[in-house]
Amino acid sequence: MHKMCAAYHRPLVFCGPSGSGKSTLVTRMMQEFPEKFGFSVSHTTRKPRAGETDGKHYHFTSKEEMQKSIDDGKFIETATFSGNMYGTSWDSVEAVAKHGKVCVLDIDVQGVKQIKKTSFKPWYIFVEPPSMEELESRLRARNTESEESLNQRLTVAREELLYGRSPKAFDVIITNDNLDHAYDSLKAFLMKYVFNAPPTTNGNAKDY
Ligand SMILES: Nc1ncnc2c1ncn2[C@@H]1O[C@H](COP(=O)(O)OP(=O)(O)OP(=O)(O)O)[C@@H](O)[C@H]1O
Repeated sequence: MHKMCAAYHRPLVFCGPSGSGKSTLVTRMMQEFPEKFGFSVSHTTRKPRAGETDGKHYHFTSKEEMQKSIDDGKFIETATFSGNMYGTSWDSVEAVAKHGKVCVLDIDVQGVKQIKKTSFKPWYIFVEPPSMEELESRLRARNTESEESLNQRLTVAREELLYGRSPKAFDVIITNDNLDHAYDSLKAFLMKYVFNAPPTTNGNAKDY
């Protein structure tokens, strides 16, 4: 079993349909509190893109190496997209904690379900759009998706919303209607559970 060996704050897992506004809210949070939060660096078997640095944007690895690490229990969650493996390792989360920062993760519903089977105990934050119509119009306005990808995202979004709203799935649900209101709700949660909570010290990932 994986052991954490110092005092750590519980990480934050942000989840929610594509286009619900996770990146927007997290970017704002990071800008307001740059010293408090840090992203963990994921692993991937995809090839680096121009401008991407190993160890900064991702830990680039091979399928064989990644599979071995998964078998050795080194990952909290993994996923495969377009034939490439992605994952969050225990070490990458611990690296953020060692800098005294609260680790921030952006994970899809499948990943959240995996994490819940481990001893990792983050805060689960679900970001939902005010409606499916609004989600579609924001995704269209973002202009990053083809029609096919947009429709796929909307289909997945319907299922994710069902899970997100199911009892006890998340510690808090932030409805991203008006951005300022959504950010205020996020901050209220952070103030209550993150900023005013002492780190735990018994060294077990189960309890931190
Ligand atoms: N409250 C809001 N009102 C209007 N537009 C918003 C609001 N929040 C976010 N947006 C816009 O909606 C789009 C989707 O937001 P964002 O990219 O943050 O979503 P995401 O959940 O991170 O998506 P993905 O999972 O695909 O990365 C962006 O263009 C963003 O500027």
